[in-house]
Amino acid sequence: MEYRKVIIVGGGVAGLGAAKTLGPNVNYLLIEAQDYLGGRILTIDAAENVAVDVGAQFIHGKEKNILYEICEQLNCISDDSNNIENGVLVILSDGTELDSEIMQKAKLVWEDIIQEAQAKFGDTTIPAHYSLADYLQKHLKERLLSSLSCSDNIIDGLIDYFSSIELIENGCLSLSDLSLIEYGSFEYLDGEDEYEFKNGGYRPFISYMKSFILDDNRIRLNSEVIRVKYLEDSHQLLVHIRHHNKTNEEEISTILCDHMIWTSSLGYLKENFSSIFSDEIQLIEQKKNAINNLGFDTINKVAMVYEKSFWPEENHLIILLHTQKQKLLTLVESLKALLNTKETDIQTIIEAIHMYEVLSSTEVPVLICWFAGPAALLLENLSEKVIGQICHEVLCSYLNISSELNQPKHVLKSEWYKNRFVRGSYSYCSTKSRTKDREQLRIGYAPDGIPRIQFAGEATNAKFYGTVHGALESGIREGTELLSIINK
Ligand SMILES: Cc1cc2nc3c(=O)[nH]c(=O)nc-3n(C[C@H](O)[C@H](O)[C@H](O)COP(=O)(O)OP(=O)(O)OC[C@H]3O[C@@H](n4cnc5c(N)ncnc54)[C@H](O)[C@@H]3O)c2cc1C
Repeated sequence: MEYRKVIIVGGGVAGLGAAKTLGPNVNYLLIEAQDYLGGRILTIDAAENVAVDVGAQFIHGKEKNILYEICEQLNCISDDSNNIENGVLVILSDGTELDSEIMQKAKLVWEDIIQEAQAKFGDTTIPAHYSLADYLQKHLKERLLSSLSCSDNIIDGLIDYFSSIELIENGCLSLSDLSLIEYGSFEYLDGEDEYEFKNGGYRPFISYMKSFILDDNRIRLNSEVIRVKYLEDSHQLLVHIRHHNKTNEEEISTILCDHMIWTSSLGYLKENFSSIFSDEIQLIEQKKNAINNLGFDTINKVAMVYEKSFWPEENHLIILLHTQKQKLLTLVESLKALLNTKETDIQTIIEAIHMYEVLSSTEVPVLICWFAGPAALLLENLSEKVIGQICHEVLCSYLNISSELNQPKHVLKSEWYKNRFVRGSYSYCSTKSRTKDREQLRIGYAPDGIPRIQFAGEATNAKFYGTVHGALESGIREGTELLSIINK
């Protein structure tokens, strides 16, 4: 039977970080269920010279950010990143522009409230079930009303917009799922909040990480680890692998190893953990609460590639505030006739459209819409043509220009929930979870006193969960620990 000292499960950034750390002298095999390396980092060519990151897109923070350091060396970070605050256009339902001063003030109010919510981290006087939504409901509207002199409709539109950004940032289905006490557990690194990439997106970073795996025999793609059993006699792990080949035929193989670093997403663990480790009752007991309690839902993106831009040149972000219910209803009516799609689906999607981001990394005009909440799941069942058309028509209607002249040339959408090796976007602290759940998820399984199965991946990082740098750090962390065990 094939033998390896170490098996790394998952070729996302955590798995690649672990492989780089173990280095060429350790006999490891990296097993990846899909046909590419990168996992939730996936760069797709939407058109010629247009690379779109359908998963992770930004680098969050600079100081002490190992991801930033690598990408800076690779010279793949865009110089425009610092301009992220400029060129924002905010349009209301009647097509008028919101005064930028009002938007600035609203943003300051929002940021203050968010900081106050973050400061509640660990406050044991707050009931455990209290969510960010509870906190916002109590404070946000009142504070916006007292700081801004504008109509109730605009205030409601602003609340909708800020809430949707928060849903996207946290990857949760509803802000009622987001724990208030744990909300401040995520640590922001100094520097800009979001650094963008040059054209090519995350691709150079993934190539760089892969370059440390010198030998292709150390990577097995299209191979899913389906069962792991600890053998008491030999202190080894018996690993069952299902290989998917192009003809859709399945083949099962087994490998023995001494150690394993497991890096799959929390979404995958929620669905498969108890069957993969069904022989390891102790391990299941150790982790089942953490896996159940931590949150993992879906966000998705739609990218639209155009022949030429039709939005104001100087704007890189167009925000829509849905200030008139009637406008939404009219849009739903006209799209229903055009698209032959369920009215309620169209409405859910339109209500979730709050911004169009101009992709700065390419000369070709590309708009990106981010979706969270129920709309993110719903769009996975719509065709690219339909979802692209909805996004396009809504923008044209708000800009008050003809939608026919400037149809998108290509539309691309992500489907992170349908991907059964991921099942969502990234982890968050739900009202059922506590920070210690991440520690519980991380802790290694040591049936003979020596850690045999270690756990990495973004969800195991208590400070930087939900990010690429958090995932990378977790892989390096487990790789380093394993090296010290092997070298003892
Ligand atoms: C839409 C979206 C936008 C995002 N935006 C950002 C952003 O702008 N900035 C940021 O920092 N982060 C962002 N993230 C989060 C970031 O992408 C993730 O935190 C990070 O990539 C997770 O890496 P990972 O290695 O932990 O997990 P993954 O990337 O999920 O890697 C795990 C790998 O394991 C494989 N696998 C699973 N089960 C098995 C098995 N049984 N056998 C073999 N292989 C298996 C999977 O196929 C996968 O490739 C975003 C994510 C999404 C989905």
